[in-house]
Amino acid sequence: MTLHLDRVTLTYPDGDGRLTALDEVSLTVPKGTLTAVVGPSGSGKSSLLAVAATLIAPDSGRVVVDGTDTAGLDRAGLTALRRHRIGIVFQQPNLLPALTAAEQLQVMAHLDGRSPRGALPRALELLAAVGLRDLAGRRPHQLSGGQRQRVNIARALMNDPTVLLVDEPTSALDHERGAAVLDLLTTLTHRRATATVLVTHDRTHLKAVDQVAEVHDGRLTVPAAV
Ligand SMILES: Nc1ncnc2c1ncn2[C@@H]1O[C@H](COP(=O)(O)OP(=O)(O)OP(=O)(O)O)[C@@H](O)[C@H]1O
Repeated sequence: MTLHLDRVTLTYPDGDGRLTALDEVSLTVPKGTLTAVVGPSGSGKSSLLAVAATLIAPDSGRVVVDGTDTAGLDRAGLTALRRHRIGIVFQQPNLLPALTAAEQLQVMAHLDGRSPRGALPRALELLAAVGLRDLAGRRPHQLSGGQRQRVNIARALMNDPTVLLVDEPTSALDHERGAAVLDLLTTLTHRRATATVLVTHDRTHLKAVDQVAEVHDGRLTVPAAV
């Protein structure tokens, strides 16, 4: 099992009390499979992603990434885990305006203390994998919304993560482009053997995913195969 949440509970301060955002949530995402997490606004989807990304520690329960129980890691250990094992695709691409598509990816190597020049072949290979090899020299303003989202996905794969966490990747795209991005995520998940979690409001593209988990009021219903 590559990503495992075991009875994870997360609360936030709420006036004098606490609001339970995740209530004993358990979820297993095996390598090479894609799980969609669906649910209404405010149900806890982003909280689930943040806990899986180790950006927020749960009040109780375990988050296990690639066999490592994250509770046992200090701050440096968590940073290393996030950098090497976890790829995160945020809803907004957050690309740096001055950099080309290839450079957006090379920055990831630079942040990891490696040479950006040495990382160029991998950056180009990943841009090819998302169908953008010919646009590697373009800056964000020269790309469409769907193309920027593809750069975002390629960037998340730069350090070869075992867990890929994706937040609402299709929300800014029309139906056709949304379907194409979901197809791409499915292909990359299978080819690169990532354990992928995709948070989405949009149930129209769910046919291709391996499991669908539903969240309501912080509770996750047992995933059903589709
Ligand atoms: N930092 C915070 N402090 C307090 N309450 C929060 C915080 N973040 C989220 N919440 C609350 O926790 C609950 C779950 O929020 P979460 O963002 O995980 O839902 P969501 O399913 O991702 O919603 P959406 O689909 O609208 O993005 C909501 O009731 C929300 O108001």
